[in-house]
Amino acid sequence: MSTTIPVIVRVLASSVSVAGKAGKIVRDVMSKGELGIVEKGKDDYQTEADRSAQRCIIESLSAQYPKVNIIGEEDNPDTEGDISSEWLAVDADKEILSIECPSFLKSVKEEDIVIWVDPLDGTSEYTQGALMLKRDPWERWKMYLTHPLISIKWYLSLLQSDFGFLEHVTVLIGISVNEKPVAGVIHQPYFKTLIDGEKKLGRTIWGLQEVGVGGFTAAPPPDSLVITTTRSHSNPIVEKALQVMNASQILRVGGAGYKVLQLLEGVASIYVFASPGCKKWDTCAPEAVLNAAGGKLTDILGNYYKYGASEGKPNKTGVLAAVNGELHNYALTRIPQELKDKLASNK
Ligand SMILES: Nc1ncnc2c1ncn2[C@@H]1O[C@H](COP(=O)(O)O)[C@@H](O)[C@H]1OP(=O)(O)O
Ligand SMILES: [Mg+2]
Ligand SMILES: [Mg+2]
Ligand SMILES: [Mg+2]
Repeated sequence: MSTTIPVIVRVLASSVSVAGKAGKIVRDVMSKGELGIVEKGKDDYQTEADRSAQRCIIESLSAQYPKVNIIGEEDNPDTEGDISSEWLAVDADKEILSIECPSFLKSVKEEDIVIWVDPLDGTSEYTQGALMLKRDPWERWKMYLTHPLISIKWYLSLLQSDFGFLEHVTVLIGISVNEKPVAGVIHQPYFKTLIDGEKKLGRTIWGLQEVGVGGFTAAPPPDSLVITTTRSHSNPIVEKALQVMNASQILRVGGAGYKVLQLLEGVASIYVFASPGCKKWDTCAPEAVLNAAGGKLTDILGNYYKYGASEGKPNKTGVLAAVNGELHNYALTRIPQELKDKLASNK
């Protein structure tokens, strides 16, 4: 690979390739049907797909960029032994390699880069999606009875949906320089497209500051105010922040990556989550892609998160994102000071 291509562009091109590979791992674990669910904390789970996809991403990127600081969500991905060579991605997306690098990023060195990896965003929705792949109703019912995460209400709604909540699942790779997210990849393993009548699963969305976004068709925000928010981590403060928005519709979906995709595709205009819970790997890639598309992501107080390697991992003061600065400001001014103070006291 030519070394005349700036390192930030090469890292983005490699991240686009490896995200696709990680997405395949996520689908393969699901098809095998053994999710290997581990409980990390309250409403906080990990599966074999989270562990394997993280190994694939981190080992592939660190083999190519040994000086880049890479931080992944999962603490103990099974690090015993060599990973399958099938999982090592050393290629780079050709289209990205041909991008003209913005001048302020041309001289960035490997050691200036911090990458935040969420190998599977929307784990809750992923484990619930597993039910949809059980074709036999009795098998499905048995799985529901032993499933730690599904209430009867969600079981019934799952049965009525086409693909469960698997579309909410994303693989996130966020690339930061000087504490700011400058590039990012959001891969959606279960996005369905028909190409010449043939079904294809998976798509990869990317963004680079001052260059723009790719991998999807951008659309303007909806005419009325549509808010997107959590479906699995709500609480009374989260609900209060939604009530004050005066929205015409509230969409409750999984994952930070998927919610930002909804903003980019004109499904929703603001993403509100007035609670701790998300971490740096949840927001780094979505923030980078949203920024590159002209949007804005901050905490509920309107402050940007910092993505340096020594920063604390939790996003203690929530998430507020919008397709443009005007809508972001609208949401920010509607949130009562009392609620902002409550979240700030988590700091
Ligand atoms: N209370 C929480 N505990 C663990 N992870 C959380 C929590 N709240 C949010 N997250 C992470 O942020 C993502 C977006 O939140 P939500 O879907 O609730 O809007 C979740 O998919 C999850 O990422 P992950 O699935 O990677 O663990
Ligand atoms: Mg998690
Ligand atoms: Mg996540
Ligand atoms: Mg995750």
